Amino acid sequence: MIFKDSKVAVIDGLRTPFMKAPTGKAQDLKAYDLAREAINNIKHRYPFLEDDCDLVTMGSVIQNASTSNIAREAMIGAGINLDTPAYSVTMACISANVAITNTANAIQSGAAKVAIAGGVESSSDAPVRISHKLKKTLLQAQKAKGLKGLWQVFKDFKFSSLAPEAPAIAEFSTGLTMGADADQLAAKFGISRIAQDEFALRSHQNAAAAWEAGEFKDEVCPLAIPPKFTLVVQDDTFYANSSLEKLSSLKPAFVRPHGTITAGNASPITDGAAVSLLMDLDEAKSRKLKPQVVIEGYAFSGQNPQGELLLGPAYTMPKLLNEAGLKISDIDVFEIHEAFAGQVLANLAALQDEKFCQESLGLKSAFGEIPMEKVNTQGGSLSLGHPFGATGSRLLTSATRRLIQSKGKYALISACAAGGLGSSILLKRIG
Ligand SMILES: CC(=O)SCCNC(=O)CCNC(=O)[C@H](O)C(C)(C)COP(=O)(O)OP(=O)(O)OC[C@H]1O[C@@H](n2cnc3c(N)ncnc32)[C@H](O)[C@@H]1OP(=O)(O)O
Repeated sequence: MIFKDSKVAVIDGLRTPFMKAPTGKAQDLKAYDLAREAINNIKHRYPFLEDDCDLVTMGSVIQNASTSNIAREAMIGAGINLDTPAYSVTMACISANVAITNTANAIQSGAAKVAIAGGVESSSDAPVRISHKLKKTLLQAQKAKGLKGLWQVFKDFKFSSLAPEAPAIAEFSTGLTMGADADQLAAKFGISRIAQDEFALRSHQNAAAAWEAGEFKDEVCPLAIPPKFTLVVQDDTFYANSSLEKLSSLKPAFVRPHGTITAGNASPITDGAAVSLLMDLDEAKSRKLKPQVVIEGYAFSGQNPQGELLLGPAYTMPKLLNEAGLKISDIDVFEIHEAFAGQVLANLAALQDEKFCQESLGLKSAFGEIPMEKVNTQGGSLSLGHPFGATGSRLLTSATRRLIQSKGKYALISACAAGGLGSSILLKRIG
């Protein structure tokens, strides 16, 4: 979908620090706290949002049952006027992407002029479920009559059913973890362990350098964590002193003993929230906000989770660029979600693979090589972390900043997601 004369201005974006989960700094916070803080910060930066916000949308993957519409609860908590509608979306790791594109549609169609779109994830607050057997037994016990009835319910109950079901990052339809799937994908496209470790090292070095250079000073807002209101000011997900030696010493995390994906070349489990402020272009100008970037269009895809689970970028980048009439060389900035180093490299390899491009994308020849010097130059999900529902908003903020800095014309954001889903969003600099 390419907007004709896009009116969707990307005004700003910010996020909480991204923090390792589930036993990290944010372990006592809920997704609600993180989302509220992100919205609160953007409201402080643009005080008119308190009364003049037409829509709030948030993506999230792991939901806390008491805040299933987290966008609404978080905006109420942040003091946005109660007459602002708010809804939450889930589309696995591209949940914020769909919050952003839905909001872009609302602005382009005139349904909204000023909107907050973003996402949040707290893996620390992941629901731990009781076993199905225990749940069934408890429900039957409620209906049991007398001691005899209770005995009938509990007589075959096994103590092993008391064990909770640990949450797993696994694909429902295949049963494979994301890591195991990415391992297979990397093998399929011949991505070596050393190539993955080198890419991971690059991500950590880029993130450390970007933090050092102050790139995130406007983007990452300090977070005060109760009870002592300990201030977290930086992501704790990146290794400034990583090395190939250390990375190559790490054992396979998912496929043992011969897998290539390790803790070092996988994105860490992360808590965090991010929001983007989107606005109608004329509205932004009338508020003297000097918009510099618009959302030009977007594409989503769905592939077979069996074998093509994490190939979303390979499907959506050509789809979107072809629709926009653009080539790889027209893009100045690429922000590609780094679920795993092997997954990013497999997607880039797929785009250079003539057979894949012909058979799977219906192209005449290979789509082409994406120049690495334009990809994730200020870090990516491997190093900055990946709070599933929030990453899309971080990608938008990074891509917007890098596009303005580079004085280029176009930026392309792309991400894969569980379910065999993919997303790409095209940005254009107008300022
Ligand atoms: C579409 C999508 O996005 S799909 C992706 C969805 N996300 C996922 O599936 C999450 C994938 N990641 C994970 O599951 C986890 O991060 C894992 C299992 C890979 C690793 O978890 P953990 O074992 O807890 O990792 P942990 O952070 O403790 O690191 C293990 C070791 O590696 C080291 N390490 C990790 N990364 C690096 C690095 N970049 N440089 C140097 N050392 C590193 C750590 O210091 C630690 O070393 P130690 O044992 O000597 O202390």
